[in-house]
Amino acid sequence: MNDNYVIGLDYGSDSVRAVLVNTADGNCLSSHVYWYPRWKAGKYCDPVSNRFRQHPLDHLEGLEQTIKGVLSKSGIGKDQVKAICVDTTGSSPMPVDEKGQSLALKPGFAENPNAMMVIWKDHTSIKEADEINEVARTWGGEDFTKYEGGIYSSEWFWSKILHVVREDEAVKNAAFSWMEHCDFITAQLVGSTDPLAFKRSRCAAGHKALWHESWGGLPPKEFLGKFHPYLAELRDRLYTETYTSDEVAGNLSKEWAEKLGLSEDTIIAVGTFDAHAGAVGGEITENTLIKVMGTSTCDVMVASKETIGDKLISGICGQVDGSVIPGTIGLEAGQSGFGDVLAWFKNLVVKPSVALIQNSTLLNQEQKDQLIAEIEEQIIIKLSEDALQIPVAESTIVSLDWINGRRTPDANQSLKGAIRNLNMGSDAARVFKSLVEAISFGSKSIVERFRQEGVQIDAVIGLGGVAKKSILVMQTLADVLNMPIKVATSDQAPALGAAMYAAVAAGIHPNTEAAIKAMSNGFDKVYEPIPANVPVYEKLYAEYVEFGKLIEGK
Ligand SMILES: Nc1ncnc2c1ncn2[C@@H]1O[C@H](COP(=O)(O)OP(=O)(O)O)[C@@H](O)[C@H]1O
Ligand SMILES: O=C(CO)[C@@H](O)[C@@H](O)COP(=O)(O)O
Repeated sequence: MNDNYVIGLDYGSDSVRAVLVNTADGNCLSSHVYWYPRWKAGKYCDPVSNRFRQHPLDHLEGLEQTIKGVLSKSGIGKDQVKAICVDTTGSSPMPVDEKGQSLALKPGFAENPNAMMVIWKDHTSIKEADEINEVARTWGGEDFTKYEGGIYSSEWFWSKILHVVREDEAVKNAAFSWMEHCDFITAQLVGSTDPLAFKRSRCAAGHKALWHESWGGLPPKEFLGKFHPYLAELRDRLYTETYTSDEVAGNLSKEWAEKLGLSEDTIIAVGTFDAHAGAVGGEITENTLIKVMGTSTCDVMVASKETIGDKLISGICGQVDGSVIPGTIGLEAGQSGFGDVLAWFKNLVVKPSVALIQNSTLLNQEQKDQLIAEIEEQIIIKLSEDALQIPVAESTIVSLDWINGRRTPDANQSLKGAIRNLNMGSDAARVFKSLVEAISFGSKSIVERFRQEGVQIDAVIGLGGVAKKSILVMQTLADVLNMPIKVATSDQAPALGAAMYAAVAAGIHPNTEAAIKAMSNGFDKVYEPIPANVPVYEKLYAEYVEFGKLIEGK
C-alpha cells in the first residue's frame, strides 16, 4: 500500500530527534537521535555566568543525520515523505545576515558565542529583562507584557538581543535580523534567503517576542527605541505577520532535497516550539494540563476564545492565539530547571570521582572510559531506586527548585536554589529525594496559579524524557498534585506533534484536531496518587512555600 509519511523533528536542549510517522494511524516507523557534539563538550558556554550558546553546526549536522537516519531505518520511498515540521527550544534566537544565514557560519564569527544561538536557559540578560519590565509598566503607553503573564523574562527574545548588541559591537553591526531557532531551521529547509519574506512562527513570536495582533504585531519603534536604537531599527527587519504550524512555510529546497534524498515536493510546515508540539503529540484538550518534562518543564494548556475572553492570566509565559491548536488560545507556563536540577546534583556527586578515576593508575584508559560512562549513565537511576526506598513520612529536607531561576509563577530568573534541614543522616539519596520533591512542588505552584486565575484543570498528562524514565518523579508528582497523571506512550511526543502539524500542512488531515485523532499514540501508564502520601506532601509544600518566601525576601 502506498501510505503517506511525515517527519517530525524535535530540537531539544541536548539532542535533536526525528520520527518518521504514518499519517493514517500515527505509527512511528523509525526514529533517530543526534546529540550536539559541541554543546556536549561544553563549548561556548560558561555556566558560572549563566551563558549558554549553541553553534548552528550542531543543529545543521543533526538535521542531516537524523533525517537520513529515519529514512534509512524505515526503507520507504522518497516520494512517500509528504511533509516535515520542525520544533525547537525557545526562546532561542540567533543573529542572521541579509540572506538569513547565521553569523556563526560566517568568517570572523565562527568562534564568537555572541554570534550563536542564545539558548532558552541562557540568563545573561537578567538586567535587560528588568529594564524591559520597568519601562513597559511606566512608559505611559500599552503594557506590552500583558499577554506574557505581565513579566518579561531574560529567557526571551528582546532581552537576549538587547544584551548581545550592547556587549558586542561587531555582532550588532553584522546582525541584519534575528531568528528563533525554529524559524532558522525551517528557513534552511525551504532555502529561504530573505528573512523579511520568510513565514515566522506565531508560537515563538507570541510567547516570547511580545507579538500581538491587537497592537499590529511587534511593539512599536517608540517603545523598542527606549532600550537601544538598534532595537527600533531591527523592528523593520523582523516581521509583522506570523503563522501557525498547520500552515506551509514552503517546499524543501533543491539543495536539501539532494542532501537528504527527498523530493522537492516535500512540504515544510511553519516551525514551532518543542513544548507546544509536545502538547499536540500528547493529545491536548481543554482543561487538561500537559507537562512536557525534560531539562525544564513547559506546562501547556489550551482554552477556547470564549472561555478566555478578555482575561489576562497573570504570572505565566503567555496566552497566544494558535500557539498550540490553531483557533484556540495556547497557554504556557513552566520551570526553568526540572531534569536539570537532578542533572546538577548528578554532576555534583559524580565529578570528583570521575576526576579521581581519570588520574588512577589501577585501570587502563579504555576501562576508565567505560567505568565513567557507566557511572554517568547509572547514577540518577541508582539515586532514584534508593530514594524510592525512603518512606515519604521521613521527608524532612526542604529544597527550592530555582537553581536556574524561576520561570513561573511570576518569572524571576535571579532566584537561586536552596536546601535546608540537613543533618548527619542527609545522604545523597535523601538530598536527591528532596530535589525531586522540590521540582514537584514547583509544578504544584504552577497548577495553583492557573486555578487562582480561573483556569480549570481536570486532568494532567506527562510527556518528555523525565515522564518516560522516572517512576520516582512521576509518583512524587502525582502525590504532590493529588491527581492522576497519564503518560503519553510515545517516547518522542514533541516530534510526533510536529509530525501531526506536518500532516495538516500537507493537506492530509483537514486540521490539527483531526490529525491528533488519526495519529495519536495514546497513553501507556497512569500514576495514581498514594492517599497516605498526600497529607505529608501538603505539609511539606507549605514549608516549601515558606522557605521560598524567605529566600525571595518576601
Ligand atoms: N532516570 C531519570 N530520572 C530523572 N531524570 C532523568 C532521568 N534520565 C534523564 N533525566 C533527565 O532528563 C532530562 C532530559 O530530558 P529530555 O526530555 O530527554 O530532553 P530535552 O530536555 O533535551 O528535551 C535531563 O535533565 C536529565 O537529567
Ligand atoms: O521554554 C520552552 C518553550 O517555550 C522550551 O523550549 C524550553 O523549556 C526547553 O525545553 P526542554 O527542557 O529542552 O524540553
